[in-house]
Amino acid sequence: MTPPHAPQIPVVVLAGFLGSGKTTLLNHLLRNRAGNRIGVIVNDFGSIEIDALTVAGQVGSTVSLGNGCLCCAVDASELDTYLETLTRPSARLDVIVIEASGLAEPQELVRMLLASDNPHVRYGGLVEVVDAAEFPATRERHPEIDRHLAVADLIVLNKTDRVSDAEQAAVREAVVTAGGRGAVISAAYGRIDPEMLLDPVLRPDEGDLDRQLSFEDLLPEADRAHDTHLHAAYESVSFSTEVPLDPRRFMAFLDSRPEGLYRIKGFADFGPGDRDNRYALHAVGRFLRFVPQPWGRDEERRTQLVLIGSGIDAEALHKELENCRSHHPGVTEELERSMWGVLRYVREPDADEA
Ligand SMILES: Nc1nc2c(ncn2[C@@H]2O[C@H](COP(=O)(O)OP(=O)(O)OP(=O)(O)O)[C@@H](O)[C@H]2O)c(=O)[nH]1
Repeated sequence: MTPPHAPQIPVVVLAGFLGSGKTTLLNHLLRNRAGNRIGVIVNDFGSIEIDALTVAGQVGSTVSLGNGCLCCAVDASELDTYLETLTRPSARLDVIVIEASGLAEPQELVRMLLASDNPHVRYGGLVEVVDAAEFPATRERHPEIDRHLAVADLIVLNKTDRVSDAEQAAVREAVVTAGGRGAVISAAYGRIDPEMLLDPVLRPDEGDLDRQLSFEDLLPEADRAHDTHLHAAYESVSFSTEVPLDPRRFMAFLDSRPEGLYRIKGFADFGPGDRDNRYALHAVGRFLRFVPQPWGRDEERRTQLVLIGSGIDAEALHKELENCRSHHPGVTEELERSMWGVLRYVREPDADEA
C-alpha cells in the first residue's frame, strides 16, 4: 500500500492522426522544458522506429515500445515495465509523455494507464494534436476521429501556418464541436507552452479522474471490435538499405506515390549526392519535406523509411524502392542536377523544429 503522500508522476498521452505533429510537439517540449524532467515513451507503427530515432538524444529517459499499436497490446505488461523504469526515483521525472502511434486509439491507452497498478503514476490527461490543413479530409475518411477528440483534455490545433484564417476558424469550430470538454489551442510546429503539460487541468487529483475520462467514455470502446480501430485499415512498409538512393529515381517514386500512401517518414541517404547529410523525410498526404541533417561522425550511412497507408501494395512499393538504389560511383553533373529535385523540398531555415 502506498502512502497517500507518495509522489505520483502524471502520465500524459500525446495522440493525433498520422503526421499531425506529435513528434514535433514533443521535441519542442523537450527543448523548452524549463527545468522539468520529461520521460518519453514512444509507440511507433511500423517496424523501424523512426519516431524513437527522432526524439532520441533529447533526454536520457526515452524508451520505445516498438512495432505495432500499443492500443492493441494483448496485455499492458510492456508498458508497465517501462513505467517502472521511468518512475525509479533515480530518474527524478516530473512528467512522462507517451507518444502514441498516429493510428492508436487513445481511449485504449488511457484505459491501460488507469488500469496500471504502478503506485508511482497517475493519468495526466490526453493531448490530441490535429493537423489543421489535413483535418477536413482526414475526418471525411475517418469520422471516428471525433471520438478521439471527444475524450481529449487538450486539443492542439497544429499547422496553423498552413491554412488561411478562414480555414483555421472553420477547422477550429469543427474541432471545438467534436471536442466537447477539451481546451483547444492553436499552434504552429507544436510550439505550445510546456506548462500546459503540467497544468492542473491535466493533473487531476485522484478524485477527479472521472471528470477526465468517464466510465461511459471507456465502455463503448471496450465493446468496439478491434476492426473498427483506425489502424485496422492501415498497413506499414519498412525499407532499409545501406546502398545510397538515386535522387532522381527516388523523387520520381515520391511524385507518383499512390493516393492511399498517406504517410512516409524516415531518413534518406543520397550517397555522393550529399556525403555530409542524411535527409529526414516527411510526407503527410500530398505534403512533402526534406530536412538535411549532418551525419554523425561514426554513423552508419543507411536509408530507413516507414511508409503507412491504406489499400497500398506493400510488395510493389518495396520493389519500387529497391529500384531507387544506386551504386553510383561518384559525383557527376547529372547527379548534382538531380539533387535539385530533392532540394526543392528542403524547408526554409528555422521554419521547422522537428
Ligand atoms: N507546416 C507545418 N509543418 C509541421 C507543423 N508541425 C509539424 N510539421 C511537419 O509535419 C511533418 C510530420 O510531423 P511529425 O511531428 O513527425 O508528425 P507525427 O504526428 O509525429 O507523425 P506520425 O508519428 O507519423 O503520426 C514533419 O515534416 C513536420 O516538420 C506545423 O505546425 N506546420
